[in-house]
Amino acid sequence: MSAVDAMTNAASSERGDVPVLEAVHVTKHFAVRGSLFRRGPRRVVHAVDDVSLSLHAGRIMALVGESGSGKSTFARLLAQLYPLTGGEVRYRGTAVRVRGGKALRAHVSRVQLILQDPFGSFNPVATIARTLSRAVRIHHPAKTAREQKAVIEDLLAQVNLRPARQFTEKFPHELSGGQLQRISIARALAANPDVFLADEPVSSLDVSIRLGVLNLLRRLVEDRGVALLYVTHDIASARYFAEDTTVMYAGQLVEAGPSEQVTQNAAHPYTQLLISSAPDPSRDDDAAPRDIGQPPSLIDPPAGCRFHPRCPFAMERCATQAPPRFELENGQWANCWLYADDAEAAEGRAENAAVYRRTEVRPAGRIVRTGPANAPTHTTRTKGEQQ
Ligand SMILES: Nc1ncnc2c1ncn2[C@@H]1O[C@H](COP(=O)(O)OP(=O)(O)OP(=O)(O)O)[C@@H](O)[C@H]1O
Repeated sequence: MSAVDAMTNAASSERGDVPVLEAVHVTKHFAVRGSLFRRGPRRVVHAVDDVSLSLHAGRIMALVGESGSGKSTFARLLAQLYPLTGGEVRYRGTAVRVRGGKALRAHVSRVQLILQDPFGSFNPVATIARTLSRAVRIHHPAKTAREQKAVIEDLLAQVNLRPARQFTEKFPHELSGGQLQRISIARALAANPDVFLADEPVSSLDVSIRLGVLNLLRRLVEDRGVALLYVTHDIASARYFAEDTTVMYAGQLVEAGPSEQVTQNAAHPYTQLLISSAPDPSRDDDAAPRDIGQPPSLIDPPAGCRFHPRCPFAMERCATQAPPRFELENGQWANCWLYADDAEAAEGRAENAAVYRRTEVRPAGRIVRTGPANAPTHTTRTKGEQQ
């Protein structure tokens, strides 16, 4: 058993439960189009590299990162929509190997994906009743037509769309984005899943209705005990919505821990950058957007720490050696050489603490600066292995 597996298992047994869904060293490389006929080595996009993460019943885990960091690909790997290049997905401790047919149907009914754009995930010429009946027929084939109708009414009630008849005969374009996202959640509920993978579930919605949809998801997690992966680029929403937050950069995880800890005392310079660049209407300098640099090419990612070309605190080793996982306080960890136990790293940490202004992350992306950081305390042990 690797050190990461040992830590994951230790965390689970501390909580006294086996994860409902687990990624263990999951990797996905996409072949670059045309590279089949090129001379030289086959080129691939390193969309997800060696990612391990656990989802637990009744808990929300946020997966945060910039566009292109691999979040959606990772969610789809958990849903088994793509074959893995490496690693394993486990459902209640057992490896899932799905190649279509019955096994895929079983996995899909346990693990439901909710997508960002509800309009894109509905047949525009089918009424809501028709779309929902299809889902109900698949997952409740033994029920009579009358029973299936009752299931549809119950599903709509669960997502607060009452009375059902106001919605069932409508077409997708006749509903608002928020109503349609609720219906896509109802459709996912038809399968009676254990896990929701919500990929940016509110980012295409009006700011005013986002909170309602997030509250609905939270209630479903609490009432039904499902595990939820909340994929988002909005780190501010992670603090209020998710118990735990994991940060992804260029296909790899860089930091994780309780959301309060990760958002209020970010350890990795990338997480700090995400927080500093979150929109803040009260900040004067928001008028002139800062240049925060670009994520690297995932075809040829940087050696060492993938963030080092953008990192103001990069040391020499960051360009050549991938940082291991360093355990910090309160369940937080970071893959960053700043937390190594040596004089150069201590100097880097002191500089980071002086430069990085501690932030108060507020809902709806509001960030309030509250003064210099207390750099996260580091422990001298390196747990886990290189990512
Ligand atoms: N089917 C595919 N074939 C080739 N490359 C892909 C494929 N899907 C994703 N990628 C690449 O994988 C990388 C990660 O993409 P992904 O969509 O997972 O990131 P993301 O963090 O979800 O971004 P966004 O928030 O914009 O959706 C990107 O470089 C993307 O171009």
